[in-house]
Amino acid sequence: MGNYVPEFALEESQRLFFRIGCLAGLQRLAPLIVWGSNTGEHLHPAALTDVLIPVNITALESFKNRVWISLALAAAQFFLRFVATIFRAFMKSLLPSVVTPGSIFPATTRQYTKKHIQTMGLNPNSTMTAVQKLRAMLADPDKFIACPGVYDGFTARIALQEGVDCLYMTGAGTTMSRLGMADMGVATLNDMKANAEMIANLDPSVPLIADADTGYGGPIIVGRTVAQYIRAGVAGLHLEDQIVNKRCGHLKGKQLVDIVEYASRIKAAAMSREKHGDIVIIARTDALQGFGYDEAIKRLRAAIAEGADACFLEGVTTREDAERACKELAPTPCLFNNVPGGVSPDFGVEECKEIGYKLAIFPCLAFEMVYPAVRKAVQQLKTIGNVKAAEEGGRRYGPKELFQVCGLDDFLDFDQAAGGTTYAKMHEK
Ligand SMILES: C[C@](O)(C(=O)O)[C@H](CC(=O)O)C(=O)O
Repeated sequence: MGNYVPEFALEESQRLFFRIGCLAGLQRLAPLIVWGSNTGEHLHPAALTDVLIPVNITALESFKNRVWISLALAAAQFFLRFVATIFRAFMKSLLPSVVTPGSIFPATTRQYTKKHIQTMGLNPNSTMTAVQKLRAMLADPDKFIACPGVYDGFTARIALQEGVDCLYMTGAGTTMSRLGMADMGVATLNDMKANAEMIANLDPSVPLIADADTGYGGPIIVGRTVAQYIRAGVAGLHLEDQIVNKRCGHLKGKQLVDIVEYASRIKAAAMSREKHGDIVIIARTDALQGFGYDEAIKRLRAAIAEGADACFLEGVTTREDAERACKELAPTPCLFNNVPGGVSPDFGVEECKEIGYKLAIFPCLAFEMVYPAVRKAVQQLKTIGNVKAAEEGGRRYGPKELFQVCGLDDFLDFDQAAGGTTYAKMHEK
């Protein structure tokens, strides 16, 4: 006689139901009965067939009722678990999986809520890539895309944490921060691509438009630039018609390649896009300064004909020219470049919308703010021997708070979930 049932796991009353159940030929149901009382997970149906236990016949009277009650309880539990699973799946579906696979810590600073996605004018159930999102925003008649200029991981993280729709990687800021040099065509493809790749992959669900200057050479190099930007996860790039010894578009004396060479740059970019995957090509012309409005528009039209998706009339000096260009180039979307202290008026988002622009970049946003703050801090150190708060009210920022901008909490969670113990103490409040 083999009794393989772990009776020690059962209470007296459960043991009774279980024995009766077996004798009544309900072996298959017995686990359910006991499971209904939350202890049956220890049992296996196979074990039940071997049970031979004396029966207390008087208990048989209430047996049927108890069985049905237990079954009803079990069914209710099943049902509740089922509902909970559906609910969990539904809640999860509100957070679209727009993150590119392969990133270890994607979307570390925030997760999209359905509302956020809707304010971006996108389908909340979508699994769009960054470039698809940028295209969707460009195609949405109600959408204006305002892109804060960032130049490194920290400034990008700050903007991401604020929940922006799109980032802009400034070439001027990249050249100054990575090389410590002025925006004079010093940064190479490798410098620009490395910075863009790092920024684009901090949160691959947020599109990044990156400066690609002149494309860094002839058609072959331009094609390579576009391929590398695509592989880096960049959603959009702008290419201009300055000669390779270029300068910031708001400085004097710019020299340009001719329209045929410019058109071939854009063509090379479009051919590379065809081959390597999608990217939004923004055609920039610097012709306004030296050649006038008509030549600039002619160049932008040539670029559209070669496959450009959007136009960027650099160094626009009047609202009239801006309005005219947006109208004449429609339906191709136009970009405004907000450079305070440069040659263009300081159009904000509302004015850009009135003019007819579809998107605006604010390349100087971060470096213009960092500059006086850091200079002041260094001066304080030199004069008073210490650094005072940058903010009114004396607010200081400790390392932990700053690291949290850069994914500290996600790192700790990840480490803990993977069984790491090195950082356990950092979880303590
Ligand atoms: C947009 C730009 O290409 C940049 O590098 O961000 C610059 C901006 C700047 O130098 O401030 C440009 O307009 O040429």
